[in-house]
Amino acid sequence: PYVNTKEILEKANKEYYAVAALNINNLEFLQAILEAGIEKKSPLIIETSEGAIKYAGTGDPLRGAKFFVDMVKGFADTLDIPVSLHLDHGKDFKYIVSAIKAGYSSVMIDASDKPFEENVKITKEIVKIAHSVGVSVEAELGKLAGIEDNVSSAESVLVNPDEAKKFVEETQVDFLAPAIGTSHGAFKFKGEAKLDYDRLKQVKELTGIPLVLHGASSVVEEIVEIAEKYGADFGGSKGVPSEILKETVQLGINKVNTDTDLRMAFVAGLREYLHNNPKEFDPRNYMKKGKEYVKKVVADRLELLGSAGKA
Ligand SMILES: O=C(COP(=O)(O)O)N(O)CCCOP(=O)(O)O
Ligand SMILES: [Zn+2]
Repeated sequence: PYVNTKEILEKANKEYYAVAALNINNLEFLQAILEAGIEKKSPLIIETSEGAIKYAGTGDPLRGAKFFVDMVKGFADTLDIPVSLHLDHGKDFKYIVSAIKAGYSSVMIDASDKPFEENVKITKEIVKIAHSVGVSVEAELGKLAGIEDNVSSAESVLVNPDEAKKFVEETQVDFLAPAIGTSHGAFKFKGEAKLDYDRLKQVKELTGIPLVLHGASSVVEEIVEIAEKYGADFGGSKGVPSEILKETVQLGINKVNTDTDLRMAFVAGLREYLHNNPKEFDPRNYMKKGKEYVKKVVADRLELLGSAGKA
């Protein structure tokens, strides 16, 4: 069924596992993700950035938001696993309100690039609107480094746990994304992968609410190998290793944002299929391999995060 993200995350918080929040921009990634969730009997959070809504709605926020609600709700209402739809990195008021109006389960207000007091003020505004119609809210404290279209910041500023406690009390957000050293995209670490576990532990103790890890893709080795075999150049790519991801779940992360791993899996399958089937031009065929690899990456992640069997 189509449910509220808060319901999914409160259960995860109580039982100390995490739920994958999987970014989509089209039908094919949704199909692959849902197949993995059904196979693993796992709750799923489907999420779209403002860029995805712009892409699907060809520039009209409400048209794009409605497109995703109709598609995701249409599938979810026929399934036994709980599925929610979340607006990822909401920054533009028009997009946030369009998502709420269209029927999204939850929205992120990302004012993490603003000074603390301003982040509080903006977040309180969105919480008031969203909560008035039963929509839950995510916010971010601290800054992610790294770049991914329209989601980037120059330096990575880690979360201040005391600020996090104050922020949650003043804003009443439902879940919080503390910056602990990750970044968006496929090039997260120059040297050794390292996250600030102490800060994460303190934020959990001080707030007690479901926590979100952004920039949580692992950059899966087998996928990189396949993609590069068929012409991709992913040199220098490095994500969050599985054992580090597992540690963050033990320390209180309950929502794990994953986009890059899905993108790399899809393009690896697409390259492989097109290389091996030069005569093919039916999109229902040539996207099969890409969907297969997305499904595999998602299924493995659901096991890793401990949400498999929790539907
Ligand atoms: O945290 C993540 C993804 O992290 P990842 O890159 O490690 O998968 N996200 O919020 C996804 C951000 C996607 O934004 P856009 O559609 O504008 O490119
Ligand atoms: Zn993010």
